[in-house]
Amino acid sequence: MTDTRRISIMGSTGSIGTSALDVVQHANAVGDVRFEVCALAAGSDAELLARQAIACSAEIAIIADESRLPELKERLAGTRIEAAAGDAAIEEAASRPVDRVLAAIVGAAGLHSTLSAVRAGNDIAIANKESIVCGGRLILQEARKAGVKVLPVDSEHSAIFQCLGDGRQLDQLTITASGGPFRTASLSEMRSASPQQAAAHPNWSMGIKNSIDSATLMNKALEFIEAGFLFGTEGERIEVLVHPQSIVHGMAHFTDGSVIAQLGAPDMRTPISYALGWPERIATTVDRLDLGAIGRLDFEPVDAERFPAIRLAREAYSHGAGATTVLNCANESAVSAFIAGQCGFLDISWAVEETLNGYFAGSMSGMACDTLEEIALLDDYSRKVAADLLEKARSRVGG
Ligand SMILES: NC(=O)C1=CN([C@@H]2O[C@H](COP(=O)(O)OP(=O)(O)OC[C@H]3O[C@@H](n4cnc5c(N)ncnc54)[C@H](OP(=O)(O)O)[C@@H]3O)[C@@H](O)[C@H]2O)C=CC1
Ligand SMILES: CC(=O)[C@@H](O)[C@H](O)COP(=O)(O)O
Ligand SMILES: [Mn+2]
Repeated sequence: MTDTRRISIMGSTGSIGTSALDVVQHANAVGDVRFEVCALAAGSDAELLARQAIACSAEIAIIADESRLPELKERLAGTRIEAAAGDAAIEEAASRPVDRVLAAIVGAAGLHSTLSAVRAGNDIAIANKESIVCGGRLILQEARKAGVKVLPVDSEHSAIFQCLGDGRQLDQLTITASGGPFRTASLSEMRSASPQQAAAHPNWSMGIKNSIDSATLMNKALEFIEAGFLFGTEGERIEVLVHPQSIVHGMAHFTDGSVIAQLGAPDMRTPISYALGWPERIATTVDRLDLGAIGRLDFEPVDAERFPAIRLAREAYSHGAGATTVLNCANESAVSAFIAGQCGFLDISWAVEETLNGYFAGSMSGMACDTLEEIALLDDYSRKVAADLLEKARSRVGG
């Protein structure tokens, strides 16, 4: 008998969203698991959103940018697909009953819809790591209350989830980092790197924000915190290891000395299919791993001087949920400035560190961050502080 799953995809027009729709289309074609799509949501790309909604016969398509609603409506005219716009409409759509909501909006902007889905009792396949880094405590608390599962999509966390078994006798977790495009670059090369160079990931095809985070290793910093929240692990028991081939995605170390690793081609369709299909596995068209052809798998420690992000993540995570929110939102602000040509590549981690130091020394330090109000307060504060720091640095050098 075919297992039918009803899903919604928040962030359907992005890298994760389009890979997810590919997984869905293939699964429906081969009949492993049948997916029915309830809601698709996007930021501003009304054209792609409408095409996707028509292709998968979604029930509703929602665009965050309200000015694009007329275009969305026009493109969906003559279909039975509902069109809506705005953040509140996305939250409402995320709460419609489904078996799984794929949270694939980029940035802390995804937090509200994820929370809305959880509160409505929908299981979550979570790609949107920033919402966990900012609102991990709140999301997991609400998930426990509502009895919903939070299934990891991020490749490293999916790997660990696949390796954990019942989680007993766990000693340590490892998340791997490709090292990004500047793994072997000098500090002076990194100082003058352009957004285009920073976004050129050696192994993965991803949205620009995640790609630039990979280049600073801030992606791994966010993932370190994400692993801490998702698996309830202390920072001391999470290792970050550079692995340039991106074949081993994560490992679980057990007290008897066994280490279980998950391997796969660097293609997000595998972890997406695992989270959407769990506890079943769904067939995908991902390239089969040929270790003979790959030949070798290398591992090396993180260079803390060129990549301070991991140290910052350890400090923030040990300080508490407020600090992880500050780290994330300062980073979002600095990455936007870097993409806009308003700061240099190394300024991203510098601005995050300075914003964190200001927070540690200030009156908001130690905030629990288990309400949306507190998260919003720190989100706003950190973005402003990081943007001001970068603005001042720019005017000092006359840029
Ligand atoms: N790409 C990857 O391989 C991986 C990504 N992730 C995480 O998954 C998330 C998505 O990443 P990725 O797919 O690369 O990102 P993309 O930038 O490719 O896509 C982002 C998606 O979010 C939508 N969006 C942006 N802002 C808003 C908003 N305010 N409200 C509603 N929708 C919005 C975009 O819509 P529009 O197209 O209209 O702008 C798009 O659908 C991120 O949190 C990332 O860290 C995790 C692991 C791997
Ligand atoms: C695909 C995925 O999960 C990304 O988050 C990946 O981890 C990025 O590669 P880096 O290891 O370079 O950060
Ligand atoms: Mn990842």
